Amino acid sequence: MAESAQAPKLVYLVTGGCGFLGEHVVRMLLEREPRLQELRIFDLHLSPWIEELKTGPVQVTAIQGDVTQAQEVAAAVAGAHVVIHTAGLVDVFGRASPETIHKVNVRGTQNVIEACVQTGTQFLVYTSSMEVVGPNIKGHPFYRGNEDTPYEAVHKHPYPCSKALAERLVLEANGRKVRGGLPLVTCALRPTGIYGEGHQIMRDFYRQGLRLGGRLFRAIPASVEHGRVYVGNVAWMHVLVARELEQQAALIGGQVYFCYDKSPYKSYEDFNMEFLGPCGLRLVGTRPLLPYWLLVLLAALNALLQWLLRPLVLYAPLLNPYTLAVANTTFTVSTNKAQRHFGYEPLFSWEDSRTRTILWVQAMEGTAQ
Ligand SMILES: NC(=O)c1ccc[n+]([C@@H]2O[C@H](COP(=O)([O-])OP(=O)(O)OC[C@H]3O[C@@H](n4cnc5c(N)ncnc54)[C@H](O)[C@@H]3O)[C@@H](O)[C@H]2O)c1
Ligand SMILES: CC(C)CCC[C@@H](C)[C@H]1CC[C@H]2[C@@H]3[C@H](O)C=C4C[C@@H](O)CC[C@]4(C)[C@H]3CC[C@]12C
Repeated sequence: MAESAQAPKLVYLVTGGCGFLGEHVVRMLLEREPRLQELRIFDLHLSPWIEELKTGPVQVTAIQGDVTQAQEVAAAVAGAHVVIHTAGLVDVFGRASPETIHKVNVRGTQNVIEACVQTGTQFLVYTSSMEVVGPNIKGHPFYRGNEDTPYEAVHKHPYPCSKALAERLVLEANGRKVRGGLPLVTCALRPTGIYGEGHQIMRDFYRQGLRLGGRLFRAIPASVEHGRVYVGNVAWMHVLVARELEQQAALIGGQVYFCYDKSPYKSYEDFNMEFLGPCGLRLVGTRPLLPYWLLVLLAALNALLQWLLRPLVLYAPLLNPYTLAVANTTFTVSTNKAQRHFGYEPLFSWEDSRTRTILWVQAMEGTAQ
C-alpha cells in the first residue's frame, strides 16, 4: 500500500457497513481515502442510502451477507486489501440469546479472520469495545485510564464476553501467514460509548423525554464519569489505522487502542443533556430522584419480567442489572497511544461533534411520537 507516483488502487471491505458506526466509516473512507478503488459494504441488512454513493468515482459494491456464514464472508473478502470488521450484535438489553450474540460476534469474527487467511487479505482492523476491559461486574472504577492501566476485567454478560473473545482472536491472528505467504496484520480499536448522528439510544432518550413532557429524571449521580466518543472521530481512527497498518506493521500489528477524542468527562445523563438540552429537554434533579437500592430492585424486576414474558413477548427495557452497573460505574479513558502510533488526532472538535449531534436530534423532532 506504499505511496508512489502510481498509487495503487485499493479495495476495502467494511463489514456492518450499514450500522451506526459502519455508515460513518463508509462515508469517511469515501471522503478521506484517496487510494480507494472499490469499497465493499457487507451487511445483513443493506440500507437504501448506499445507492447515492454509487454515483461517485469509487466503485461501491453492496453485499448482503451474514458474517456467521463462512462462504459468504470469504466471497466478500476475496481480493480485498483491507477489511474493517465493525459488524456485530450490540445487545446489552437481552433482545438476542447469548448463543446468537456469541455466534455473530465470535464466530463471525473467526470467519472474517479465516477468510483473510484463505484469500490472502493482509490487513484487518477490528472494532472492539471498551467493555472488553470494563466496567467489571464488581463495579470497580476505571478513572481516565489507558491501554496499560491494570484493571480486573471480569465479565459475565454475553456481549462483553463475546467482544473480549473476538478481540483475542483478532490479536492472536496477527502474524499468521495469509495465502501467498505474507503475514496478516491486525489491530483492535476499543471505542467507549459512541454518540453522534444515528445513535439509536440517544433517539430513545429523546423520545422518552418528549413523552414525559420535556423532562428526563436523573437516575445516576453526576459524579459518575462515563467515557464517550464522537462517531466521526471513531470512524476517522478506523480509516487512519487501516491506512497505517502496512507502513507501521511491526508497531501497530497485534495492538489495541482506545478510541478517544476531546469529548468532556461527564456522567452518562449529563453528557446526553449536552445535546438533548438544546433540543428542549430538561434533566430534573441535581441528585438521583430514586435511591440506588430502588433502581437495583427495578432493574432486577425488569430482568425477572423479561424472563417470565419471554415465551409470550420480548420485554427489553433500557434498565436492567447490567446497564445499571455500566451507567453507574466510572469508566473513562485518557490516552495518546493512537496519536503516538499512527498520528491520530480527532478530526472533529468537541464543539463540532456537539453541533452535529444537536442538529441531528433537532432534525428528528418532526418524526418523534
Ligand atoms: N455503539 C457503541 O457505543 C459501541 C461502542 C463500542 C464498540 N462498538 C462496536 O462497534 C461495532 C458497531 O456497532 P454499532 O453501534 O454501529 O452497532 P449497529 O447495530 O448499529 O451496527 C452493527 C451492524 O452490523 C450488522 N450485523 C449484525 N449482525 C450481522 C451479521 N450476522 N452479518 C452481517 N452483518 C451483521 C448490523 O446489520 C448492523 O448494520 C460493533 O462491533 C460494536 O460492538 C459500539
Ligand atoms: C440507568 C438508566 C437510567 C440509564 C441506562 C443507560 C444505559 C442504557 C447506557 C449507559 C451506558 C451505555 C453503554 C456504554 O455507553 C458503552 C457501550 C459499549 C458498546 O460496546 C455497546 C453499547 C454500550 C454497552 C452502551 C449501551 C447503553 C448503556 C448501557
